[in-house]
Amino acid sequence: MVHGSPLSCAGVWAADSDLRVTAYGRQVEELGYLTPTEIQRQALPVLFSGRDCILHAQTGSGKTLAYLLLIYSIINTQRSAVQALIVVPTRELGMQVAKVARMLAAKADQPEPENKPCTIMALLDGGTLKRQKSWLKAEPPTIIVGTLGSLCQMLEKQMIKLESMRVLVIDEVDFMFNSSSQVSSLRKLLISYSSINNRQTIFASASIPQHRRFLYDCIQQKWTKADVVHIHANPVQPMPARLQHRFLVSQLLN
Ligand SMILES: Nc1ncnc2c1ncn2[C@@H]1O[C@H](COP(=O)(O)OP(=O)(O)OP(=O)(O)O)[C@@H](O)[C@H]1O
Repeated sequence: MVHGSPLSCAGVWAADSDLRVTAYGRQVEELGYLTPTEIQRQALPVLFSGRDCILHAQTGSGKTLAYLLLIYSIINTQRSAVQALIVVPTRELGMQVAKVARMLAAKADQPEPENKPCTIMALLDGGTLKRQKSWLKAEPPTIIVGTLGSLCQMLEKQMIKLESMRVLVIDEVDFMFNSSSQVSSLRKLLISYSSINNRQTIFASASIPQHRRFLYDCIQQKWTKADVVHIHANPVQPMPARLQHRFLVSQLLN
């Protein structure tokens, strides 16, 4: 745990000696997260051990909270640098992620008066980015949630520096690799920052059709470290054999 991190170790789910998530922190409970979901139970010990991860679990299973808890356990708000970058495919998803990130930051331990708060910038396509540009000129935010178009624009203008980035998250990675407008920028981003030491990389997706191939590419292309872990929680269960479907046809009589 780095000094100045807004969520203290006691404030997030801790892992016991079996590396199973067992205890729940006050702030996480206050947000209504009383027990970890399956993906969180499996992923948090791996994420907290510092390994790169592919979080593969259905929509709404809690992947966002899993990677945000990692981010809050690592960042040091005393450092004036972008320390976590979350790349999302759409403005809507970006707004949702930024909202949860801000909620967690607001619930964090009250900082000492001299400590700086965690700042979260949403850098999303579809706006003028005027406010973000002035903010970036003044100082870097701690966390950026961005879509590729806006991010690349700011990176090309050198308004963002990612050398101090500790966590890189690519959310809905399957969607981005299948989008002809996003795939080349994503590859470029992944290659550009593969050399940053000390960086943890997380891919999240509800579906990764060829996950073995994807894992191979991650290692070959150095998008992740070689010991990257693929965590697949809640795979779709086959329909129970005894389940029967029936249709009820009702007639409306006037
Ligand atoms: N441990 C938990 N306990 C209760 N609710 C949770 C927990 N973790 C996440 N949630 C809630 O479940 C909902 C879905 O979570 P989240 O957005 O993290 O899922 P996701 O897997 O990232 O979904 P998507 O694939 O759509 O991005 C959110 O409303 C979130 O607040």
